[in-house]
Amino acid sequence: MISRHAPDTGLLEKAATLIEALPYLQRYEGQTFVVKYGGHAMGDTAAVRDFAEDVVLLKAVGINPIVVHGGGPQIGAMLKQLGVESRFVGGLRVTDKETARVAEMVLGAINKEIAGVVVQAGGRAVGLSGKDAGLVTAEKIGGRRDADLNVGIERNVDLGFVGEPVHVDRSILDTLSAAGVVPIIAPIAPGADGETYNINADTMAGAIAAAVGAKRLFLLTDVAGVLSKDGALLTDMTPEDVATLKADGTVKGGMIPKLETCVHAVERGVEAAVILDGRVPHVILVEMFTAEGAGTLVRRAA
Ligand SMILES: Nc1ncnc2c1ncn2[C@@H]1O[C@H](COP(=O)(O)OP(=O)(O)O)[C@@H](O)[C@H]1O
Ligand SMILES: CC(=O)N[C@@H](CCC(=O)OP(=O)(O)O)C(=O)O
Repeated sequence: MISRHAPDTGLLEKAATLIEALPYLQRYEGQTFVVKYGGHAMGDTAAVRDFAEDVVLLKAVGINPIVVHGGGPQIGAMLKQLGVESRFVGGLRVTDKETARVAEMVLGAINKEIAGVVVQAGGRAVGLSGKDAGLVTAEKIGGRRDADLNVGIERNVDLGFVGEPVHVDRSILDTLSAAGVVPIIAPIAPGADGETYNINADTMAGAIAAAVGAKRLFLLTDVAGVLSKDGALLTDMTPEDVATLKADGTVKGGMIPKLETCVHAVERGVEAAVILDGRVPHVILVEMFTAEGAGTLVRRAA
């Protein structure tokens, strides 16, 4: 005879968590989510595995995740090892030929590592850069104003081989997603001039998200989200709020291209872009499947 006992409260809580996720699972089924995994968010092996598990879970519940990764700190470390000097202007790495070569090499290694960990977590993944299957064509971006703090003057800096995506051919992404494969994309792309361009990974993710009509763009970094001047987390922002925070100097450095990407993405049809703390285990699931969410969400004013 089989006897049934009332399940303990721990099990009931697990069931409640799943039920809380149900409306989100229904709402997002069949949608595409672009997840940008920043170099600062890639912690130890366990953190990368947690991230990969989230990606595999998204795919398992009928969502199509596309991963775009960074690797800024890792590129910086390799350049240092090679004795190549590097600097950032407005959150973008000034990139000469040698730097572009090193960036492509380091990002290529990270690309394969992420694809491998997703496969280990039970998913199927293929690593690409903008060069594969004509995925992304880039164009050199214009110079940037650089404030020389020592002498208090601004000058226009040529960033070298730093590009921005001008064309995305989504067909390879559609083919992979339909075949149950998660695309993992490195932010490198060729120009029509045949040169190799280094692209800020946030910018790359935003362009991909807009091209595929993603429902959500997640940008995983190493802060809780956008912080106000007194360190409080700003949970909801509109493009107008972003303009204000840029103008008054609240957002600086790498947060500038990140927020510009969010604004571009929501203006080009992405429903919402969210800046998340990639150091928090399973932060993607917390954001997507709980009523509270996490991080800073950017969307157009209602
Ligand atoms: N207002 C702000 N709120 C949060 N972070 C900010 C802000 N202004 C500047 N930052 C900086 O932006 C960084 C995130 O950008 P970045 O270093 O490029 O991250 P990633 O490598 O993940 O793309 C944070 O670590 C923080 O130092
Ligand atoms: C032009 C430019 O700045 N390219 C970036 C590409 C990698 C990147 O963006 O990585 P994170 O997301 O980890 O910062 C770089 O060279 O660092």
